[in-house]
Amino acid sequence: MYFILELLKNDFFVCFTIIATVLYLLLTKNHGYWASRNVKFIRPLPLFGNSFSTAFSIAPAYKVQQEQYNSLKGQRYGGVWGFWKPKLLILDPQLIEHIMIKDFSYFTDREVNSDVETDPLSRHLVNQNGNDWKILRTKLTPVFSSGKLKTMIQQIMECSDACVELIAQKAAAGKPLEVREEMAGLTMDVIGSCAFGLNLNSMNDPNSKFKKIGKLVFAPSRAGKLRLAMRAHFGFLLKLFRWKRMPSEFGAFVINTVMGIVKYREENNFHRNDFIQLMMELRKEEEKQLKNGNISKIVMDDNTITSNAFVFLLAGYETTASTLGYVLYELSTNPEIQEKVYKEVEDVLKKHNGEITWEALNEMKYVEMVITETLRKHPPVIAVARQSVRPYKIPNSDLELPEGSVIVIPIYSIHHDPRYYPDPEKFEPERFSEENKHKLVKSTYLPFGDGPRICIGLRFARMEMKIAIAKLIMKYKFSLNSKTISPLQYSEKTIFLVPIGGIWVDFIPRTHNKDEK
Ligand code: HEM
Repeated sequence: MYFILELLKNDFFVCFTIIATVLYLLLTKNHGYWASRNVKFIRPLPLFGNSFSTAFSIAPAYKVQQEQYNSLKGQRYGGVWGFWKPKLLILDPQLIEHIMIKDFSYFTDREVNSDVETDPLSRHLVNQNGNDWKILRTKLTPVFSSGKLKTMIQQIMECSDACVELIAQKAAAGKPLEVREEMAGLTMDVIGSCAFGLNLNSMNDPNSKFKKIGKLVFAPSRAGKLRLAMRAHFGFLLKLFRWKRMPSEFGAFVINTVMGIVKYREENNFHRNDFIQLMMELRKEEEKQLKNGNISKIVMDDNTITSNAFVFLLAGYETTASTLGYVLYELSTNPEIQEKVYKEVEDVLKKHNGEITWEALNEMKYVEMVITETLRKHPPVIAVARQSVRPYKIPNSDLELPEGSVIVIPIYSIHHDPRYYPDPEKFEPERFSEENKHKLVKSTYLPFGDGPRICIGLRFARMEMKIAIAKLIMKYKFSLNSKTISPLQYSEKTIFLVPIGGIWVDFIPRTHNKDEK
């Protein structure tokens, strides 16, 4: 003690050096992690690992991913650090297939950064892990079955009709429209209707509270992104400071809205074709089983119903809006593809008396290919992660991962790897045609993830997008307005692919489609 006091008195510089050295050693403690396992790695920074430029919005996340992917080329996997936590980036599609599908039992979990105790809206499918996730996923899977989705077509059509009408009013002024914003209005109304049974009319309401909630998560903001990174890597602070995913005011709004809907329906025996109704029916079934002694507790309690309605909103709103925005961008810049889409929709609708039905949607094969290629080129979620629940030996290697290891699948980079998609920047729906499908390499198409934890809403999203495209293309020709920065450049302020300056499209009314509905 005496020695330390003397040192402090006499030699500030020595003290500073000792403290700095101890700090440095602490902050770089993990930096030998991958080298000691013979894994090629991307050199990390003290404390920030390889997260500095994304956390502080210096470079777009997809670009950072591309740099890491390219410098690890030739490897099946490589080491990176999310702040101080070592993570394994997987480049080899066969290994991706192992992790996401074949050896899924080792990788059932996601790295979760919410605390179910302090955050009442966090008990949902995206956050749940282990057996809790399995039980919830099994219960919610039938909610997205073809039978249930079919019953929602009418609601989606009504929202799409309102969108077409609104675009007609706006386009009449001869001005271009920012399509991501327009499509965000549409997808929010669709999710409002199909998840909550509400007529949100957010396309007409710039102050829609639901839209504000969606934007809290997805809109570009440096602070928001830093908060996200902090949440992901300093989870213990969540508990300590009782941090919630969103301001309490919004949380209370979502809880009150959902609980109000549930109470009204229970009291008035009111039914509607939407996700809340389906979850209420699951609860009723559980209550029966509880009475009969077949189960010991209710899974679909108020908290679980609210959290999942909320996650359908978060997961289904921006992803779908963003994809529709990119579809309109690609169709505007590729007029021959646009014409082919128009012809297909026109032909299919003629066969079905102008009605958009489940069967008609299934016949729109080229529209499907266009959506598939859009999601390949512009995946809204650029990476997914898994966490091992027990030790795992990477097949055909000596690498043994301990329990709790985090695996990252770089979706964007795989989708843009010319070995799997030649000329990757070219928009080419034919890659996914019946004749060409067999050339695709397994586990290289991942916009919805893969395996048992694949996006539960993917068929809902595809149906919604097909309806919107069919409705819009029967009314308008799309042309890219010069206000759009093309080729697109992406914002560094968000982890999602958000084009700087937006996507501006001129909507030119078609004049020869009087028979269409
Ligand atoms: C174009 C639209 C969409 C895209 C690109 C997309 C993408 C994704 C991705 C990449 C995942 C992670 C999968 C994994 O880890 O393997 C995911 C999970 C999820 N998505 Fe989507 N999604 C979309 C639309 C939707 C919609 C419309 C809903 C609900 C209505 C939804 C609900 C969910 C849920 C609940 C999960 C978590 C599944 C689980 O962990 O079991 N998504 N999505």
